[in-house]
Amino acid sequence: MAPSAETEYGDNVEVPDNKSRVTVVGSGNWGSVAAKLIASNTLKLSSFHDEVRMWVFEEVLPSGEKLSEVINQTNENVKYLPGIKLGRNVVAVPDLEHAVRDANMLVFVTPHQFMEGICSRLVGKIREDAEAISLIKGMEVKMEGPCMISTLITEQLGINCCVLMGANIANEIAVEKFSEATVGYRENKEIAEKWVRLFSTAYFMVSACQDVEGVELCGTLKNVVAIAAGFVDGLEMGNNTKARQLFLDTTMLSTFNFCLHLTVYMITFFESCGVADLITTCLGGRNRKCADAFARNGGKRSFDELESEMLQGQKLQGVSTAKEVYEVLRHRGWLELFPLFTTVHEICIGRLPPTAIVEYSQS
Ligand SMILES: NC(=O)c1ccc[n+]([C@@H]2O[C@H](COP(=O)([O-])OP(=O)(O)OC[C@H]3O[C@@H](n4cnc5c(N)ncnc54)[C@H](O)[C@@H]3O)[C@@H](O)[C@H]2O)c1
Ligand SMILES: O=P(O)(O)OC[C@H](O)CO
Repeated sequence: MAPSAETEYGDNVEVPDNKSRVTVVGSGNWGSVAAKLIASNTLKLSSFHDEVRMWVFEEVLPSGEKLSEVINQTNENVKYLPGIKLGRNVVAVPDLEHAVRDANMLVFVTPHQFMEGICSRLVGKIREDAEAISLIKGMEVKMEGPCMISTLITEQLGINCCVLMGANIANEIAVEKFSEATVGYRENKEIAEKWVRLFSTAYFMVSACQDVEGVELCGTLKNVVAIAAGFVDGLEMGNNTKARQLFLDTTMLSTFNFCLHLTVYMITFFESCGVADLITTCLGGRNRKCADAFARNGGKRSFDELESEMLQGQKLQGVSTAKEVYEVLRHRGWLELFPLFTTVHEICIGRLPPTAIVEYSQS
């Protein structure tokens, strides 16, 4: 779909367009930071168009204004990333189809529970030569088993999909504190390197790793571990217990990955998407924070309630991921092999008290 231009005779001719166009699908806390990172680079890299479109799930603010209009007027996502300028070349677009129409590089970054619906709306609406990357930490569970979000994108939209995960608390990257990230790719290293160039800045160091499943599973499962860490904090069990829990859980992560029979490499755990993300999430993430509050309230206030009170529209991924992991384990008859994951889910749904998070490992 090359753009056309009018000649002096009034004919429309196709103008070869070798520059890539980027659209960010999602505009939450991390989505907005991703748009900021990318927009700072498209201005510098001649192989990209300057403009970065960002799809906004439209909502009306308490002021009565539409979020997308306010973003375009102020250059700030006043709801999900207040106080941070995104870059003038970020354009908020509330119409999903319009947002992706011309893009050949699609960055998916929404809470994982919305992706199935978003993908079905995009079928037949994107460029055939589009490449995708998912920054989404989460999975879907189908009858046949777990389905990672990158696989959902590839299967529904028929396009290649890399992933980018890492120790990346969005608010820290927004104010340009140094961090690292990992791009997971399948075969095409050139595409992975293009994504690396698009995201890398002096304060955001990105490297590529040929292990999509490993990178994505690390990013996804650590959210369940973060819930466990939050329970331990909320119960005031101390750092020794938390460290023990984390160690136990890291081992569990590897085991879980291994058992899924995916091509997951041990080396991936030493990238930013592995142990580093596990640590940062268990120290400063939203999943940890809400699980801490849940345990302090003795499990009497639901995660939904705490999420809406504490996160102002941002979404937790760990609670639903715990449920999805539980479904996979139950389907395969592995519940007893993974007591940590099982226990986290059972605490989240109120079947067990928060104290069960340490009791299971003492028995
Ligand atoms: N925030 C972080 O620090 C961070 C860092 C790394 C990875 N991630 C991952 O990135 C993904 C997106 O996280 P985020 O922080 O950008 O989002 P978020 O938690 O800020 O979620 C809010 C977003 O969800 C959108 N939304 C609400 N209802 C919707 C609907 N029905 N359909 C579509 N969208 C809807 C909102 O408009 C908003 O853009 C998650 O998988 C998360 O785990 C987040
Ligand atoms: O705030 P959380 O718990 O969603 O975690 C954020 C990031 O995934 C940390 O890398």
